[in-house]
Amino acid sequence: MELKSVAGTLLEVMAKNLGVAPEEFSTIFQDQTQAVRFNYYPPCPRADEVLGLSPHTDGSGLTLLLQVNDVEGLHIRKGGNWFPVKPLPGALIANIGDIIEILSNGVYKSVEHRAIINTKEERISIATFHGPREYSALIGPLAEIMKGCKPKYVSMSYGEFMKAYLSTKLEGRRLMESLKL
Ligand SMILES: O=C(O)CCC(=O)C(=O)O
Ligand SMILES: [Fe+2]
Repeated sequence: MELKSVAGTLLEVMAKNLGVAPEEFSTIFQDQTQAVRFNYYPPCPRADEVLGLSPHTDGSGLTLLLQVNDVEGLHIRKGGNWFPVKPLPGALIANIGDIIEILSNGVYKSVEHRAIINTKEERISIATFHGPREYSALIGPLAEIMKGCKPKYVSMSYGEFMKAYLSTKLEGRRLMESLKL
């Protein structure tokens, strides 16, 4: 419940930043769906030969992630390089998801990330994924953001997007690239 309200506030701020009426986002995200994933990564002596979670972007609007114990493992990709995200006790990481990238016509980018394994220590993370309330919600670049520019992504219902997301292997930005016009 509290995470929902944190996500709601962040979405409001993003709407403001994008110069769209807060209602544009709130009609899509009010009473958002919220999914939770608990990730457990056991230690592995040959950690360099395995991956915890393959490179991917989240199919959410916004993801809030807690690195539960202080073991490093989350990497984000920027300009072709991977950067570790150090755990800060009690801090939430806010990751932009694919839905916001599409709605913002690419102004906000969904971040590609992966999780690696530690040789000696287990690692635990909890992710909450905040998405539109209705599967029928139309997900496409918002007219107010494009201001006469061309849409960069196809529009589809949230349900259609999730079907495509769940049937695509976790493979970096592959799905998002396929949705570009
Ligand atoms: O374990 C992590 O830090 C990343 C988890 C993640 O990306 C996910 O659950 O989608
Ligand atoms: Fe993720």
